[in-house]
Amino acid sequence: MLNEYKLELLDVSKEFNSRGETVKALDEITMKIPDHKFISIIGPSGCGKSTLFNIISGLDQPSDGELLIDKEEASGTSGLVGYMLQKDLLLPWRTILENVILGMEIIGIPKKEAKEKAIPLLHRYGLKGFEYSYPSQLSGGMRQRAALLRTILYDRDVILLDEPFGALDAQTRANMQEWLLDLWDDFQKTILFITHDIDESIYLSDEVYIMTARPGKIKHRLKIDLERPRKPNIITSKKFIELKDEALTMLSEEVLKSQQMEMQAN
Ligand SMILES: Nc1ncnc2c1ncn2[C@@H]1O[C@H](COP(=O)(O)OP(=O)(O)OP(=O)(O)O)[C@@H](O)[C@H]1O
Repeated sequence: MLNEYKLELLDVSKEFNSRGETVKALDEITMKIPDHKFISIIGPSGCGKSTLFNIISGLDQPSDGELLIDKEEASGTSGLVGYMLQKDLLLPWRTILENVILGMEIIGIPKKEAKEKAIPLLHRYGLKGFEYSYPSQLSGGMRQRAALLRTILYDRDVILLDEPFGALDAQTRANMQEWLLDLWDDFQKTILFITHDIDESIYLSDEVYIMTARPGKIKHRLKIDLERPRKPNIITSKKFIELKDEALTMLSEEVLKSQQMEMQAN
């Protein structure tokens, strides 16, 4: 029987001990993610989104609860998912091609074979002519594309993207959203995507999880029943605006709480 869920977090909590104080970052997070879905996570600053990704990627361990990938316990096991941070982290001394094949090299694919696999993808995804350039010679959008291709070619079913477009200008960001949806469609991955941008989360996703102020809990799961393929003008549709309104109301309550907490701490 096919697994119902690719990824499950069951009552995952996380506490940090910092300078004698205990900080509860996550509080009983439960998420059940089916295969091949595009899921976004939004929440106020400091609500634990990156902590959640660190736990899913195995870089950190939950204090409590379970993480299952393909129904197998996966807490603390790294290498099971692809993880891309906001900063592209391309190695400046490697060409774009050499950067893109890094994930494949890590999983033991010979360099020549990795390059043969990567070159057509660089062509297809808008990096033709830049294979032998260095990261410093590329625009921010192109570097993010190279970093995303590297993550995809690491060839894990689940990909975590932590605010990959946060630093890009609005037009580049819109182009990158189209590009990412193409990539997701072609490679059939399960994507978890952190963003601070409500429009972006609705435009890209099948579901948007809204988190509370710290300690991060799941406040609401918003199902995005907009048809695919998504067209840019969908953001003016009645349905999109209703979804945005719902997300905005939920999120602004939590942003307010988070700001109040910050003021009390200062
Ligand atoms: N290693 C750590 N030790 C102590 N506290 C930590 C550690 N990592 C995170 N925290 C705390 O846990 C909380 C959640 O942090 P996290 O970075 O996961 O939030 P975030 O939602 O990703 O924030 P942002 O949106 O600003 O990136 C914060 O209060 C943070 O200070």
